Amino acid sequence: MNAPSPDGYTTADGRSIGPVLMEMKNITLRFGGVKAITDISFDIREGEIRAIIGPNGAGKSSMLNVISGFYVPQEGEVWFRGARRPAMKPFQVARQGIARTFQNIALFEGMSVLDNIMTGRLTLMKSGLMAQALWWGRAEAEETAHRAEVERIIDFLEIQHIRKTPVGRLPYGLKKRVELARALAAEPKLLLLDEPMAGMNVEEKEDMSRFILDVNDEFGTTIALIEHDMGVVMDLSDRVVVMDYGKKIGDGTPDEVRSNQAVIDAYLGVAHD
Ligand SMILES: Nc1ncnc2c1ncn2[C@@H]1O[C@H](COP(=O)(O)OP(=O)(O)OP(=O)(O)O)[C@@H](O)[C@H]1O
Repeated sequence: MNAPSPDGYTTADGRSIGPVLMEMKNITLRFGGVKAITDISFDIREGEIRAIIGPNGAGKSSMLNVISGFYVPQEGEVWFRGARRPAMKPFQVARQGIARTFQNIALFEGMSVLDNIMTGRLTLMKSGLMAQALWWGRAEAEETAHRAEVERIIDFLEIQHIRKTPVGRLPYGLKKRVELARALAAEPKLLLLDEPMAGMNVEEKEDMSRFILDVNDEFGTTIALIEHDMGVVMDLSDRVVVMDYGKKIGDGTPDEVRSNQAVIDAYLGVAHD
């Protein structure tokens, strides 16, 4: 990898990474007396796969929630696509092109896979029910276009065989893949994955890793993820932020992070599942 410049850098495997897409500047987040995040800064570049790691309670989910607008930090600035982001509701952040998956799967269990993925396109839909009633032709054309995009994602993630199946009947690994599909349906510029491999067996983890890499490669989606499985993180990520007790203790390529003594002490020396 060459050194990051304002325009980007080239990864060891020859991928071109672009300029900064999102920048967190001196973020501090408190819950009453608990400081979940203390003065953390880092950036995410266009086209990157960026990981946030750290022991339990380090503040990783809190950071993801700041990025997605669920939490507004007491101090610091969030910059996205070259502009400072004012305090926003999560749906406004989603409209700006940031989609996410959750640590505990958040799908509609009684609805089919297809309909669950369609809900991912809600932020992109222009015609509401009223428009459908008044101007049926246009609303129908829009619906057809949304369906076509959803079918493309279904093919891409190899879930054609379960498209009509209610999500509640699916095994865990497939539910996680449907959640990824729903997030992708929003055509995000930045995709946030909260422990995408949690609870998966080795084969499911391999599948999910491949899909994450393919999404990054084929859709050009920038990805930020939290993950406990260190092998997975180091294989997947271009750069890694390491948190401990709400502070940033490391930031760099997997190799740089692996050899950082503070990281070894805080995290790598401790067994994690
Ligand atoms: N809604 C909340 N209210 C109060 N304290 C919170 C809240 N959310 C997180 N915290 C506290 O903030 C700190 C960071 O928690 P966070 O969940 O962000 O860590 P994490 O690194 O994601 O942990 P894990 O790996 O266990 O998911 C912890 O001390 C946690 O107890």
